[in-house]
Amino acid sequence: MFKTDLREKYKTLRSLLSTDDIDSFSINIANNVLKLPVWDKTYYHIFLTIEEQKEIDTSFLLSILHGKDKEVVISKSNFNDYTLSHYLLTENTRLKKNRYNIPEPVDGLEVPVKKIDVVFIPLLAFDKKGNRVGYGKGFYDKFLSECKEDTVKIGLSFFEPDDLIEDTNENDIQIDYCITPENIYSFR
Ligand SMILES: Nc1nc2c(c(=O)[nH]1)N(C=O)[C@@H](CNc1ccc(C(=O)N[C@@H](CCC(=O)O)C(=O)O)cc1)CN2
Ligand SMILES: Nc1ncnc2c1ncn2[C@@H]1O[C@H](COP(=O)(O)OP(=O)(O)OP(=O)(O)O)[C@@H](O)[C@H]1O
Repeated sequence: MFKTDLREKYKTLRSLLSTDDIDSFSINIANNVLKLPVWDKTYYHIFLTIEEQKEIDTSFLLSILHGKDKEVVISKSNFNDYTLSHYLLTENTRLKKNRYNIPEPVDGLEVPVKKIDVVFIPLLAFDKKGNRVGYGKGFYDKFLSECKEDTVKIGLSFFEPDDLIEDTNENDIQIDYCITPENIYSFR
């Protein structure tokens, strides 16, 4: 399928999820992340949930990262050029929702992109080869292209993979793993 159709398909599937589905799927995803061989790193980038879009609730994963004493990094989105800037999430970080309902840090310590070891990526869809589809603004394509060569890219998805994203291009960066409530996919 093409990216445009995949976005429609998975936005619709997501809209049908109940709050209970979102909770239990998000907990299963967090528990599956624990089984990945990625726990020897320092800086973990995570996305903060857009509840209004019925995204994965990353608070469970966040608790795991805090429990393991990891440095947690979150982003501010610039919708003029579709770039992200990255900040350390600490107990003092004040968060405010932007106009897309993404919770963002108000201020804080900026983290250079090259420090980030692991990135958890919000997906609308992925395929059996490790290609991904997001909202189509290129935020993550740009962000991932700036990361270190060995940064581990982990997609999180409520749904299982589609067969093939047909219209991938040279900017698309594949994910190394994808976690769903039921499965762990490795594309490395
Ligand atoms: N939690 C979270 N944070 C994230 C992302 C994400 O997908 N999830 N992003 C991942 O890239 C970036 C933000 N990208 C976004 C792009 C579009 C919309 C959005 O609300 N789009 C509307 C309207 C689209 C339009 O009018 O064109 C929509 O899809 O309904 C939100 C976030 C960075 N931070
Ligand atoms: N490294 C990059 N530098 C500049 N522009 C880029 C880069 N990567 C992708 N883009 C631009 O971003 C736009 C969106 O790309 P694409 O359709 O692949 O969306 P996507 O992968 O779903 O988006 P996202 O990265 O936001 O999840 C395209 O117009 C593309 O030209």
